[in-house]
Amino acid sequence: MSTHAPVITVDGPSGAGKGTLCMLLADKLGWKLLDSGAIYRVLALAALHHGVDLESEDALVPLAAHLDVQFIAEGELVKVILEGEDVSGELRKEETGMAASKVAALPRVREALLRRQRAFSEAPGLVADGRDMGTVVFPQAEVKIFLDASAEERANRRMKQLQQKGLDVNFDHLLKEIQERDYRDRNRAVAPLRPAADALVLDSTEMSIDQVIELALAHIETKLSAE
Ligand SMILES: Nc1ncnc2c1ncn2[C@@H]1O[C@H](COP(=O)(O)OP(=O)(O)O)[C@@H](O)[C@H]1O
Ligand SMILES: Nc1ccn([C@@H]2O[C@H](COP(=O)(O)OP(=O)(O)O)[C@@H](O)[C@H]2O)c(=O)n1
Repeated sequence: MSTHAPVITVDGPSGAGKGTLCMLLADKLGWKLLDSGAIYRVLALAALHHGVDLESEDALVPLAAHLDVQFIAEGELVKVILEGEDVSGELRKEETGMAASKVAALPRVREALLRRQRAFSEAPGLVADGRDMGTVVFPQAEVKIFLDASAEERANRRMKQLQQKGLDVNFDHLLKEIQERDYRDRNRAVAPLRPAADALVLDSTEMSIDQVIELALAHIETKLSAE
């Protein structure tokens, strides 16, 4: 018998602050965290490592179905092991995000990853970060948030984040990549990026991280106490 565990979904485009918010919520509530983007990123890396074409749905589906990956929590960080190899560094690169958005556009690839994502839902609850968490993967979620921000602000945030890691980045290049990824994510045939009808939409362009957290927590409290 399966027990029902509550789910909070946080969807939105790259750099909106989903990861930051989800990590904090999962920590505060003591709930599990699903970083669904990491699964698409791992699949893209597996394809690159095996020389599989990022547009070949027939070759990507079996790779997705048998993905040998482990997510190992180490304090604040998560170590990602793909086929025995630590890919944590490679995973976060912008080019991996770009490759992930290509494999993520393929309907049968998304289908092959659905069960793996739903399996993350367990007591006492799950915080799920992605693009289609509230619309497709967990449509019955108790709380749905869609976190947005202008493309310029998101590119700016990403630039600062990469600079803090000591990487040399170009704002215009980053903005172009973010716009390209947005376009692909919003216009694909299956599970396009869009807010669920019952999601709270937060535009964080002019908000600090603390303001976003405050609004999200107030919404969660209202929703969960009404259950
Ligand atoms: N409201 C905000 N204001 C300023 N910077 C933010 C805000 N939210 C997140 N950030 C910063 O922006 C960067 C990208 O955030 P992240 O949570 O990784 O976004 P996403 O998971 O949506 O791609 C991080 O360096 C994070 O600290
Ligand atoms: N639920 C999800 C999560 C990610 N993705 C895809 O995977 C890519 C990488 O996702 P991510 O969440 O790791 O990217 P960032 O927002 O961290 O830049 C996205 O651009 C999407 O194309 C998706 O299609 N569906």
